[in-house]
Amino acid sequence: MQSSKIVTLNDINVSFIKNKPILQNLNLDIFKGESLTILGPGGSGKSTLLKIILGIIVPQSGTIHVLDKNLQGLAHKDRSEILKKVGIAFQQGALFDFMTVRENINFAMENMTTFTKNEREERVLSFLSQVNLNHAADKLPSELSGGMRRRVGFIRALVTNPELALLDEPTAGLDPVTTTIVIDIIHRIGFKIGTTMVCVTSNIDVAFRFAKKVAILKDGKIIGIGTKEQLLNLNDEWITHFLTIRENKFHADAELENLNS
Ligand SMILES: Nc1ncnc2c1ncn2[C@@H]1O[C@H](COP(=O)(O)OP(=O)(O)OP(=O)(O)O)[C@@H](O)[C@H]1O
Repeated sequence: MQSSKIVTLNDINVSFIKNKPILQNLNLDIFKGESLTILGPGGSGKSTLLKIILGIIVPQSGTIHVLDKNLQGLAHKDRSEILKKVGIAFQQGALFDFMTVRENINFAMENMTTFTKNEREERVLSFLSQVNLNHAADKLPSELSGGMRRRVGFIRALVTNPELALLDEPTAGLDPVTTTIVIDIIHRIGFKIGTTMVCVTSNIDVAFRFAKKVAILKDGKIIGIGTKEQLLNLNDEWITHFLTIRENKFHADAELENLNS
C-alpha cells in the first residue's frame, strides 16, 4: 500500500535570471514517515528546492503541496500554521548567537508549539541529554565546537515534534567520525518522534548513510530516485559516474601508487 504524501512538488520552474533556470519542470513526492536525501553537486539547486517547500521562494510556475495544503493558495497566517509543523536545520546550525543553548531551543517551542513552560523546560533537558549536551544548556553558541552547534541545531529543529524535518547539509565541515555520529543521532531522535526527514547534501557517503532513498538533482532536475542499486541500474552515464567517482579516484590513486613503486 502506498503511504500518504507529505510534500508534492509538481512541475516546478524557478529562475532568478531570465533564461537561466535553477529548477526545471521538477516533480517530487515525499511520503509520510520516510527518510529521503536530495543529492547533487554544488549549485544544482538543492537549497532552492528546500526554500520552495518552505514558501521562502515562489516558483515562476508549478504547484507545492505541503501537509495536504496548496502552499500558494494560503493566506500568510495559514501558511505559518503549516510551517509550524516543519523543523528546519540550515547549514552551520544557524543558532541565535545572543541566546544560550537553552534559550535557542526554548525559542523554537515557544513560537511553534503549545507546550507549557514546564513541558518546554523538561524537553530542553531531555533532548540535550540525548545528544550528550546537558552540560551545554547555559552556554552561548560561540562557546561550542562546530559539531556541538550542529547537534543543538538538530535539537532545535526536532524538539517541536515536527511532521517534517528539512536538513540542509547537516554535516558540512565536520570530520568523518563526527559526521557518522551526527547522522546516527538525527536518525535516533527522528525515528523516536516519527518525523519525515529530508536531507540535502553534495556528499555521496552522507547521502546514503542518511537514507536508503536518494533523489539525484542535476541542473535543477531530478534525474533519478531510489536506492543506490536502483540508481546504478538506471544505466545513466552521469549518475553512474557521479556515484562511483570516488571509487574511480580510489582506483586511479592505487594505479598511481603502483606506477610510483
Ligand atoms: N536568490 C538568488 N538569486 C540569484 N541566484 C541565486 C539565488 N539563490 C540561488 N541562486 C543560484 O541558484 C543556483 C542554485 O543555488 P542553490 O543554493 O540552490 O544550489 P545548491 O545545490 O544548494 O548549492 P550548494 O551545494 O553549493 O549549497 C546557484 O547558481 C546560485 O548561485
